[in-house]
Amino acid sequence: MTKTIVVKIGTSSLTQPGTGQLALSTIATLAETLCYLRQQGHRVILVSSGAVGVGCARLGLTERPKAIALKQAVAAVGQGRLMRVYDDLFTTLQQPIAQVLLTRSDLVQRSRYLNVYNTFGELLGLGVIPVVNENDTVAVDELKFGDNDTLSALVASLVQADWLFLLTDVDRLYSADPRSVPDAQPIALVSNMKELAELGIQTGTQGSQWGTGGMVTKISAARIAIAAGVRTVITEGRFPRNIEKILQGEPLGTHFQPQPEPTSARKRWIAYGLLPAGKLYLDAGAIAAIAQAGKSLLAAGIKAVEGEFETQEAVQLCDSSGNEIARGLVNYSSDELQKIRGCHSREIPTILGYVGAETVVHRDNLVLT
Ligand SMILES: Nc1ncnc2c1ncn2[C@@H]1O[C@H](COP(=O)(O)OP(=O)(O)O)[C@@H](O)[C@H]1O
Ligand SMILES: N[C@@H](CCC(=O)OP(=O)(O)O)C(=O)O
Repeated sequence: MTKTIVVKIGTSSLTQPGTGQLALSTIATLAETLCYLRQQGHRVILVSSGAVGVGCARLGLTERPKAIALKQAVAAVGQGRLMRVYDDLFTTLQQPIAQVLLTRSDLVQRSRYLNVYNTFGELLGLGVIPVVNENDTVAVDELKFGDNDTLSALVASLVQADWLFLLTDVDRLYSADPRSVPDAQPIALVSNMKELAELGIQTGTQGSQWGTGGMVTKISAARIAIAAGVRTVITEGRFPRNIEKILQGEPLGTHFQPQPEPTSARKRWIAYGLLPAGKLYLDAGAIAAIAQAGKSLLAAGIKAVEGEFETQEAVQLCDSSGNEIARGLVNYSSDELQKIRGCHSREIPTILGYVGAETVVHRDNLVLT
């Protein structure tokens, strides 16, 4: 049966540790593997990091730049090199590819989100393998995905993929970073995110020398993907053929089981596509109402408002310590909410001088995170 498969490969797998030069044999095997999947009739998307790493190697820089403008310049050098290598390899195998560079704003704005969706649909329909990366050269800080793990999960969610493979330089997730904790325990299956929280995995915050987010970003990517019904696997990039083996049922890598009832596309866009513009701090009653009873958020349950936002922008709904419980689209601006927070809905017309919506966030526009 035709499956949609998104494969994300990180800088740590695409480049040689130390020199930062391209790991050509890995990339060639990856190209062969993806072509094999295409021949099996599957729809395949590759999310490839490496623009910054390859740009550094090309320019003789010995470490990943931190200054944003330099990083953007280096990515512009590396992205072209990277695509050249991919195109040579895939062309040798008679497989057309396409470059798709995205920024977060492409997914924030609904019309652009649908445009991206349509483009992927056409490319996959044409039998092309899209090669996706963040458009590092134009993305400004607040509109960056920041890491390609998140980008790959959003792409997998957008195209309603069956599988997301996160290829990295470790063979799977461990109870702690195996580089610093040699007896860390391997984890084969994560049935749900609650179970993962109970395992108390230590992830550190650092990636490898050239990578960005380490395991933290892979786990949050898995959370986004499984909510969209995408089975997610963390496995080793040095052996791309493992993808075929995993699809045949071999127990390799760490598997994250998809949620049985995926969240709708619109709610996924609210939860993960949009950038929240503020925070609403809720009391215990409001938290129970939205989290357990599936109700809308009313002004009465809001204790504090943070940030400046307009009507219909996305906000985080938090407990009193600031832990996010849900996200949603607000029916009132931050200025209005400062006036009506803690008030009963029937008082709103008197306070604001006009009749507004009964709810602050309607349950149709509210997603538990
Ligand atoms: N609990 C953990 N299990 C496995 N690896 C971990 C863990 N915590 C941190 N890591 C580190 O994450 C690194 C992979 O992240 P990163 O370098 O960002 O990869 P990539 O470039 O593939 O995105 C591994 O090299 C490993 O040292
Ligand atoms: N867009 C950046 C990749 C950022 C990133 O997430 O890198 P990695 O942790 O290696 O997957 C680049 O192409 O260098």
